[in-house]
Amino acid sequence: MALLPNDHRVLYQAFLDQATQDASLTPWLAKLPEQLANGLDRQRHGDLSAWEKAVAKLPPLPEQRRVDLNSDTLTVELDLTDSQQRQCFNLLRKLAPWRKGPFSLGGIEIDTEWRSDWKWQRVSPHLAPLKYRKVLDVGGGSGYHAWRMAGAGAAFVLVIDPSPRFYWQFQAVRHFVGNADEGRTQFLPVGIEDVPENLGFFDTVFSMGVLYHRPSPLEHLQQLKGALAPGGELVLETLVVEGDEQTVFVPGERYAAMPNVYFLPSSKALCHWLERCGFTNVRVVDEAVTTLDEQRSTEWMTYQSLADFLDPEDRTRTIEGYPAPRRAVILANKPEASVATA
Ligand SMILES: Nc1ncnc2c1ncn2[C@@H]1O[C@H](C[S@+](CC[C@H]([NH3+])C(=O)[O-])CC(=O)[O-])[C@@H](O)[C@H]1O
Repeated sequence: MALLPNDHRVLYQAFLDQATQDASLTPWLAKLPEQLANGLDRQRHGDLSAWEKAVAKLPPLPEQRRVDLNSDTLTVELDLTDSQQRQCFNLLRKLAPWRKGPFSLGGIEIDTEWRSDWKWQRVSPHLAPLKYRKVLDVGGGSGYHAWRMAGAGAAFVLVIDPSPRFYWQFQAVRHFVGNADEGRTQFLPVGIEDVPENLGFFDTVFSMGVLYHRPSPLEHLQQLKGALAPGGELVLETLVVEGDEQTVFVPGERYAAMPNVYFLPSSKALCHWLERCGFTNVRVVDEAVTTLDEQRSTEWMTYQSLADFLDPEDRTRTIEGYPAPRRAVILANKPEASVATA
């Protein structure tokens, strides 16, 4: 603790306040200071101090506000003067591209690249109720889904995502949300590899949009299982292909222009993997092709998006000639008494 710079100390303390009573977190707490120092290392992340400054410059906001974490557009209503609103708009723009949302913050409408609310609509009806649960959102992006989880009554929601831009987007939204969630939503700028093995702490673990980026998908599933408490629920959302239990597709250097895409199983194959990893009660609750309305360029994400990554002559193919993005949502449980697996 003594070596922590001030801002890391605040982060660490927030985490500690929520979770310190549970001995299963002790191995993580010991490593956390160093992980945070790496995650927010100004030398390594070029734009980090610009993002940090933008968030620090957001003006103090009136206490009186109406926060709705349960609406599709995550909304904070408050009275801002025109000049305050302009100032906030310009500072929030400095954190662009905004990929995951949408948000409405003091009348500023952040129309993000993704309609993340649509994913939430596909996922949320199937979940074990989040009320009072401790939740981990692995690769949670800007934190949009985490706020929705807090809105659904979770006791503690932890986002881990190594992207410092997403970390500062989360802190910007936190500035508007204030204490409306009673501090139940937290973000650590670390990756899944930084979570100590077999924590056995979280009641629900989400991994959405992450598995296909992992070169060792079974190891990822084991890591997620290790983070879950016995009986806990895994929510896995990832790119899939059509096919049977043995179908797995590994693209070349790029898939829909994305680098670092490795394994795209069929949803049946993914269920098989989950069972091999010792999960029970494995079930596919949704499978759908991603539409051009769900992922698109906006004023807040002006770069190319899905429409540019599909074959203009045949929208069922990517520009590389592969099947267009299709995503499945799969739920599974960690057994009450954990079964040893290979
Ligand atoms: N090692 C890692 N550990 C954890 N996260 C990582 C790692 N590497 C990258 N990420 C993060 O994983 C996220 C994947 S996006 C899904 C966002 C959200 N969940 C969504 O479902 O919309 C993909 C998509 O757009 O589908 C990014 O935020 C990365 O920074």
